[in-house]
Amino acid sequence: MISTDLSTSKGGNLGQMMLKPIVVQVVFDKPLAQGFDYLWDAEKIGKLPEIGNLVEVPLARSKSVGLVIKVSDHSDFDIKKLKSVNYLAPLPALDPSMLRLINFASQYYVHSLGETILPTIPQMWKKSDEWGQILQKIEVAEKKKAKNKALVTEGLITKDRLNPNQKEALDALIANKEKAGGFRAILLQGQTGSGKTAVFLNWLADILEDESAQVLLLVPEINLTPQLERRVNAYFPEKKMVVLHSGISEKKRGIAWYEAMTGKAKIILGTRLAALTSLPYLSAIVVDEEHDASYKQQDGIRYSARDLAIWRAHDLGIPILLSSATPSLETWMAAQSGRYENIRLDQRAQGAALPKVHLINTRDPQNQYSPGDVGAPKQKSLITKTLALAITKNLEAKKQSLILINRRGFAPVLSCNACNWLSKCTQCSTYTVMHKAGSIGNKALLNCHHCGLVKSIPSFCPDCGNADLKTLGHGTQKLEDAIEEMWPNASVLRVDIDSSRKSKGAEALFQKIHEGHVDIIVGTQMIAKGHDYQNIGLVAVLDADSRLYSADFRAAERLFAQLVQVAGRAGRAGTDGEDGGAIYIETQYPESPVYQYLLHHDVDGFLAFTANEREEAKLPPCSYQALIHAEGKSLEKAIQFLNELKQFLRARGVITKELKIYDPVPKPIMRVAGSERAQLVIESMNRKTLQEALEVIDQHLRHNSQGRISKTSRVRWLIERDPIAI
Ligand SMILES: Nc1ncnc2c1ncn2[C@@H]1O[C@H](COP(=O)(O)OP(=O)(O)OP(=O)(O)O)[C@@H](O)[C@H]1O
Ligand SMILES: [Zn+2]
Repeated sequence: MISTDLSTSKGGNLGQMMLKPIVVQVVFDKPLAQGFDYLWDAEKIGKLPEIGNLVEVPLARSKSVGLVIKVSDHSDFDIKKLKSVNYLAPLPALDPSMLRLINFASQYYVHSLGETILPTIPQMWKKSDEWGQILQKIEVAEKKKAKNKALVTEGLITKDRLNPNQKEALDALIANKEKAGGFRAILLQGQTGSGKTAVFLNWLADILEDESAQVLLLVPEINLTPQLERRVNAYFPEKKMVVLHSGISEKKRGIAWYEAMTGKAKIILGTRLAALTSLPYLSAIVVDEEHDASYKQQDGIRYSARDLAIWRAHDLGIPILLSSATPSLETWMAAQSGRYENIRLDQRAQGAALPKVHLINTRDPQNQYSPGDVGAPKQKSLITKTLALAITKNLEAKKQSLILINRRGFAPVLSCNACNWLSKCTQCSTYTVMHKAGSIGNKALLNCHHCGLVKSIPSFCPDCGNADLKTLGHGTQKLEDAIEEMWPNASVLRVDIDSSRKSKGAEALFQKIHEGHVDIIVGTQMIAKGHDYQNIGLVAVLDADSRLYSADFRAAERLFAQLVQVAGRAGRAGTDGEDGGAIYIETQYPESPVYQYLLHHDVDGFLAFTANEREEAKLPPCSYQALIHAEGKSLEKAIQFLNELKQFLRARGVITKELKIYDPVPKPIMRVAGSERAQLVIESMNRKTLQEALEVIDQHLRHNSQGRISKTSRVRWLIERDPIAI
């Protein structure tokens, strides 16, 4: 807990305070249950300490930057032996509401306070040797930036240009303000391209009329920030906006964070990491594409930025708007039950129809090429005849086609025709993926997407010496080749991490698409989300089935959302009644519920169906889960570690009717980079029961570990709350 024993942590009487020692407790980015105490020499530092100050202190034989979480006049340790704080960062203390947030996050996600907050502070502020000149440097950079600000009007749709649906939504948002006051959670649910962005930007305009107000606008991916950034700039040319995500330079991020936490920046646009920024005048939050899995941090403290944002809004008594065409089941159920307001936009902004859905049954010979067909590809291709004809028609109509395949590289595995050798990764329980020359290195290579291992392609089978090696399966590069061969006159662009690394980032690739220089786009999920394309007539999904059946109970929910989202990239600019483009899905299982609900654009139907399933199976969001991850030299050790934990919990009486603990199992990808991994699922219908169990587990494991590595078995462990993949 963050606390202070002084009547006030701020502005106390310096003279009076000097009579007693001043002790501060400081936390670091380490899995320590507690912080360390230091003496505060107010005369030397020139200020009294405040909770939320960033300081440099001696730690072990070195020095470290940490956060003050307690100010007091005594210590449980011998005061004479305490070391002193070296320096205070030239920053205001973090806002008290921010401290409440990290306090909550630290308890909820069972991580130390230091581990929760310090990773969110930009490196620039953790290098104390730069503190001396940091503010001058920022001033210079700010002046330079202010000069370069160009006026843009992209995507600006003012209040009076909103269509009647949007107006109604905006009116509801603004009118309910008086009614609800304080905290409100609102789901803005609307078809893809229905103009949700325009609605929430106009809503923020209302909030930003208060000069000091700050608003936080969260987006799931870096790739989505440039387009939204331009739109926000168009709406609020006078307001200072900062962008916070991991893709900007450390210096830029350091300055942006400073402007946000000092209240100078009024609009904070960022990815999940921005959700943990101190914002003293925070007045409203928007979570765009709230269903997106990217809001969940996947290493260290595995928090959900969306969930923390909701907690924060509640704590501050401010509104939070969750926007999506495909809400997560959690959010949708909360809106259905009336816990959240539900505001809907059920028509596309300019009146275009929704894209027509075509399910191509790949088992039906009519959809496939027969030998001798005109235009049949030379190599076996993923593109069916039915899809090829549709693409040709779309090209003729001068529209762009978007083809999604969720696998980068040329082919997911290389194999030997004679002995069935497969290109396994030596460090992981996966295969190395074949990449074409020019994608990772100059030569064609084998690359493991889990550990990064890179190997040259053998000329002969390493097992039997046979020279006849062939690729199995398809990745974006193979598909790109096939398309170039089938439509030699079309300009084809591949969009995946590899191609964006080679160009000037993904933004340059998206720019090419927007400028209309591309006819066919082949890409991974990177192309599926939130982009506002203007001329896509056709979307095709080639490997949807691979995600249809999975051990993970959320697989169908994720696939459905992705299909609706990618379909929604088509036909966006169409006006009244105009055709809204089409989506073609190649599948062997056209009858499966995911596809059937999609066929009718029935998002609510699909969610109701899924909610039913989860209720029957008592799975989240109808129950709560946590995972204990374990990884070690061998799978046996990891499993044994988890089994011992389970036995301990049983002996302690933690396992009750209220709390279910499954048996430890290997992870879906069991071995990564030489470590073998297992997991234990813990489940309860009751959040509090789960919380208490996790605290017992954390205490027990910590007691027997150094950091998060077990002293006896050397197994590394981690607790994850609300996992999104099992
Ligand atoms: N009132 C309007 N008049 C004309 N065009 C509009 C209007 N509102 C939105 N648009 C345009 O319609 C397109 C879709 O709008 P927007 O991006 O706001 O939709 P969205 O619902 O946020 O989309 P998605 O969820 O699919 O990302 C944009 O190009 C936008 O400029
Ligand atoms: Zn590997």
